Amino acid sequence: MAAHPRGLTTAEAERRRADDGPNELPDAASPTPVRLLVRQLTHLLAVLLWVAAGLALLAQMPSLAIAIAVIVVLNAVFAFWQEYRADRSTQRLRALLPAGARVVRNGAVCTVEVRDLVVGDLVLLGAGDRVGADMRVLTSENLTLDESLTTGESGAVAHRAGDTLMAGTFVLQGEARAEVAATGSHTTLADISALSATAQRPPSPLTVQLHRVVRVVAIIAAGTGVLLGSVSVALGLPLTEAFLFSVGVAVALVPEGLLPTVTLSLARGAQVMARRNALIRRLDAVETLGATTFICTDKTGTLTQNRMSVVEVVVPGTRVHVSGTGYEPVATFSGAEEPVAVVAPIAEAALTCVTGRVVHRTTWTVDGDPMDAAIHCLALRAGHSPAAAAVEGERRPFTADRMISSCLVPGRLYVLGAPEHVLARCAQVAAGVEDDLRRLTGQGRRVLAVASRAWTHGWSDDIERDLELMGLLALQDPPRPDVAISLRACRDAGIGVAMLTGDHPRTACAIAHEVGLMGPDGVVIEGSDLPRDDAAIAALLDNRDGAVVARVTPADKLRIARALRAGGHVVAMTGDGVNDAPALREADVGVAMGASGSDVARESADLVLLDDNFATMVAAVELGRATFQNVRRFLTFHLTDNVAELAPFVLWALTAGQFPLAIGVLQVLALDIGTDMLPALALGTEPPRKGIMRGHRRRSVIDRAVLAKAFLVLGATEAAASLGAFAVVLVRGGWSWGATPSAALLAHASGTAFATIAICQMANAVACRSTTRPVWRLDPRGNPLVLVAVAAEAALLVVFLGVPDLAELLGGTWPGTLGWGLALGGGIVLVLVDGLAKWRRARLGADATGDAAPGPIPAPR
Ligand SMILES: Nc1ncnc2c1ncn2[C@@H]1O[C@H](COP(=O)(O)OP(=O)(O)OP(=O)(O)O)[C@@H](O)[C@H]1O
Repeated sequence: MAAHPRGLTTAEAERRRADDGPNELPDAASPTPVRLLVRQLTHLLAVLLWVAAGLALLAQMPSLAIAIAVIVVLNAVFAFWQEYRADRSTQRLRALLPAGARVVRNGAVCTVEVRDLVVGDLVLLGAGDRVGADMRVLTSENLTLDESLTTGESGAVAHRAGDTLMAGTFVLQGEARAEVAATGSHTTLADISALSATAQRPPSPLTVQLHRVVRVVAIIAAGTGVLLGSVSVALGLPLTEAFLFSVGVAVALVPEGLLPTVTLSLARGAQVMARRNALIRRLDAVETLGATTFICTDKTGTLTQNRMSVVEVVVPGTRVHVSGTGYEPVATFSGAEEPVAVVAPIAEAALTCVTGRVVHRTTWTVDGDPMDAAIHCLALRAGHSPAAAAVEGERRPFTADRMISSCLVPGRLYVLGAPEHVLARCAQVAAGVEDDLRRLTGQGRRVLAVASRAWTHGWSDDIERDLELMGLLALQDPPRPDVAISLRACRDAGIGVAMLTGDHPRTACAIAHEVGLMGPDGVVIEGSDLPRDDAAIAALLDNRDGAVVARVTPADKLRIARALRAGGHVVAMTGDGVNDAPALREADVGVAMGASGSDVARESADLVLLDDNFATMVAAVELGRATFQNVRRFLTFHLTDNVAELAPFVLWALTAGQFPLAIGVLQVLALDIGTDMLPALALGTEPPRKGIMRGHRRRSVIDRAVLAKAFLVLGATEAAASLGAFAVVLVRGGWSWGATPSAALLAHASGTAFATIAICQMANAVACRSTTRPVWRLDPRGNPLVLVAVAAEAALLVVFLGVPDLAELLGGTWPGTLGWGLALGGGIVLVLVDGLAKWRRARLGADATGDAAPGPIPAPR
């Protein structure tokens, strides 16, 4: 059944959609919530704890066994909840990705969501489009597809009328009309993805890094556990208890909650970004974005508004200025005696070569490319009838390698394109054209040349020569107003920016100056003149005064991304075209345009800018930095605790039991669950700082600064404070070195040590809010969640120590006045030590993370 040229009616399409369901792939086998929860209950560490609980049961200690089991379950539920939420929010973000298909319905072209395609729909395909369902080609022009996603074969595959296109492939070149043959689970893609559902994505660099950290800590913890277990056996502890002891120590020391907390924090970052029109497609790109040190951006639409209009027409010897707002049909032509007579033929000629059209005049709504619409608008202003049917002619669409588009109408060939490429195909060029070209490009105009020749035969490869130049069209595209501020922010942040554009070098240079991308000593180079050597490319572009690469090809972009990365940069690169996909994948963060980009680019990107705006990308970098800092904040917080928890065991082992064990395994677990989790989450919501874009950024989440602060400064202080408080209570109770304290005295002192660590962690939670400001200079309203978390911690502490049965089970009783005084003193000491460390670092100028006064980042307009 051949498709009707008017397409389906809306009613018919709706009926078919109701019958067949939406055009969606059956849900990929993402793990069910139950599966996720089971995974959290059965990972290695959890299994170790289960074994410990089992041993406790065998050793006739049922309350201990239950306590351990409760802790494992609590921990697992918590981790599951975080992972589940992160997963859900990523799914929601994915649903925001624009996915439209151009179809003919009721005789008119319209864009529908891909999920609304139905069998029998008449679809229009162009370069860069994703094929949204299996479809049969009705008519095609130069149609080639990238089928690598479905067949695994790279390279372009040509298709013609009668062929079937598979859902999931991309149009590389050419145009086609096709009829949908199968949708949703009936497509070939559905079979393939059912096969590949088990194949998992490789883990991201951040995940790898964090897993390494957790593994190293786990190995240290296990080692310590074994060592302490052996020591306790040597000291005469029964074997089961010793084993329990070592497993407990090992598990207590491992930061189990770390990975899910990081994931959730990244998901939060991604959500905030989505609200600012920046859509993240891979969670860890949030972190990478924050680490960006070089941005390669294109020009049209990103730095400029993509609202093009023809402002001057030059026909050899005559210049006509065009003024008028938007796509309004009324315009003033000036500069020639009969300007309309000058403009009309060249506008009509150019119009034959392009397909985009003005849809709505006052809102700048276009169907297709805004540049095409500008030409359409010019023709309308020069008298072209809005109702005129499309010219019957054979078109050769624009490609980046030829830089021209052409159209053969009966008796005549028209060519439109980049001036140097059109002029090179002209038989002769009138004097003065080059001067006009120089003048117009110098003003930042995009210039197109229009030429033609008489031709009565059909197409052959070499007919676009011996042309006669009709004239030049100069297009204006105003810069986006908020770009200048964002570029300044990049400069402050030490982020390099280069403009990579297909436009003329002088046009690009003028715009770069206008938006403030380039200073007086900036570099301008054409893609074909780039040095051969990668290191030389990186050195050339890494220019403080900005860089412009004009007449750039997708292959140049790929080389630039590679060269900058080899030069040590973390590169964000924008791309919108069909051939930009490799460069987007090569860059650390590929950025595609949501409004104007092609489907191919979007599917290869890590970040999609829904509003195509450069300022949005810079805002995303700021948010990335903020998220990164928050991850570091709660890492510092988490690791500090571990030192304080480990120290009593080490001291006990080193003194061969002469110094009693200050806290027990269950207390450690209670601290981990009770005190660590909530503040860590709250720290993940710390709002970004005003100065966050100032200064360079470190590249690793865990580095020496984090480790030194957590282990040597805060951790050591906390350990000393709790052990000190423990010793004071013991000594005041009559204990002397080497003696065994009474059970009541030990429980009392242990309760004090426990309270000291918990209170120190409360102070630590507040201290970790900033890397530069001491606690007393932080605005408590800056992050109320931290206060809530601290209050919750305090309440839990009172429960742990105040409920007699629980206190007895954990091994520490209510501290009393002296104990509480010592615990509070510990918290104050931690705040002072933290303040001193920050003051010292500020004096040494070691940290330039810009962690200054809190304040929101201005959202791009
Ligand atoms: N449809 C077309 N027909 C003819 N010539 C075109 C067409 N589109 C673009 N050109 C010419 O090719 C040049 C490069 O255009 P292209 O679209 O590749 O640039 P780009 O890389 O998208 O630019 P930008 O960085 O500004 O987004 C333009 O300056 C113009 O002279």
